Amino acid sequence: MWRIIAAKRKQFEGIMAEILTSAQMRAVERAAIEAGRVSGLALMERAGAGVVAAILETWPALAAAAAPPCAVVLCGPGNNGGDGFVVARRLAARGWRVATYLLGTPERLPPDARTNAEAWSAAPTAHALPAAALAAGDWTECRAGVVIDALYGLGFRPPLPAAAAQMLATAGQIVAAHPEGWKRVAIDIPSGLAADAPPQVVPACDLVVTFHLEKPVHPSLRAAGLAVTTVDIGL
Ligand SMILES: NC(=O)C1=CN([C@@H]2O[C@H](COP(=O)(O)OP(=O)(O)OC[C@H]3O[C@@H](n4cnc5c(N)ncnc54)[C@H](O)[C@@H]3O)[C@@H](O)[C@H]2O)[C@H](O)CC1
Ligand SMILES: [K+]
Repeated sequence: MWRIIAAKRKQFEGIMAEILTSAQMRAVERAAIEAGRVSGLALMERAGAGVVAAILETWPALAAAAAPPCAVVLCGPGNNGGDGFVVARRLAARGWRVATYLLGTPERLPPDARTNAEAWSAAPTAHALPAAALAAGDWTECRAGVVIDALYGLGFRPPLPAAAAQMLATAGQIVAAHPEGWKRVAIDIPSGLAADAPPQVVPACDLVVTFHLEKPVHPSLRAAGLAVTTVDIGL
């Protein structure tokens, strides 16, 4: 009897912790878009909104801070970067001091990401900067904030470009200046890790926000002590 119960529990846990590979995730997104149920742009907006909600739920004090918190958003050349621009726009609309640093050029972004890069740049308080400007940025005045890793997500293939590694290292120095006030957030997957395999190295990160269902990398990140949360984007 106990063996049956144990088997059923394992089956239940397997269903509840369903994992999608990156290819399966893309197929789900593609099917929803091709069926006309949703657009890629709407999925990106929901993803960015979900990241902002996860940040505010995880660190309510950030939203209640006397001085506006800061956000340093590292945007990559694809749709992970596009999510970053959505997050930037939404945090700036809440009064945060936000700057984005794009690895690449707006012209070479995929359509949904470019739309959001342009929407962000048009925001009245936008600081839309190139990656090279990150090292010169002075964030010491800002005692609380988040560094958002929107460099690479599902589309990443190792090795991590040196320029991206440098951006992550510089962002780590911003956090180190005020370790009690600054947090590191990775959109979908910490950049430098492949979605479909256990990580070789677990990067410093305070919150990983993924979408729809976890990918193979996420259980290993949680087992290594990282906080991983999954946002429903209506797929
Ligand atoms: N509708 C959607 O697709 C949604 C996607 N979401 C987010 O999109 C990313 C996946 O975006 P994608 O453009 O496919 O890839 P990445 O942004 O992860 O990568 C960018 C780009 O970088 C290139 N690249 C990959 N590895 C390397 C490398 N080692 N060196 C240099 N360049 C590299 C490659 O060409 C990639 O295209 C997903 O994670 C979500 O964050 C939305 O969340 C939902 C809607
Ligand atoms: K990322």
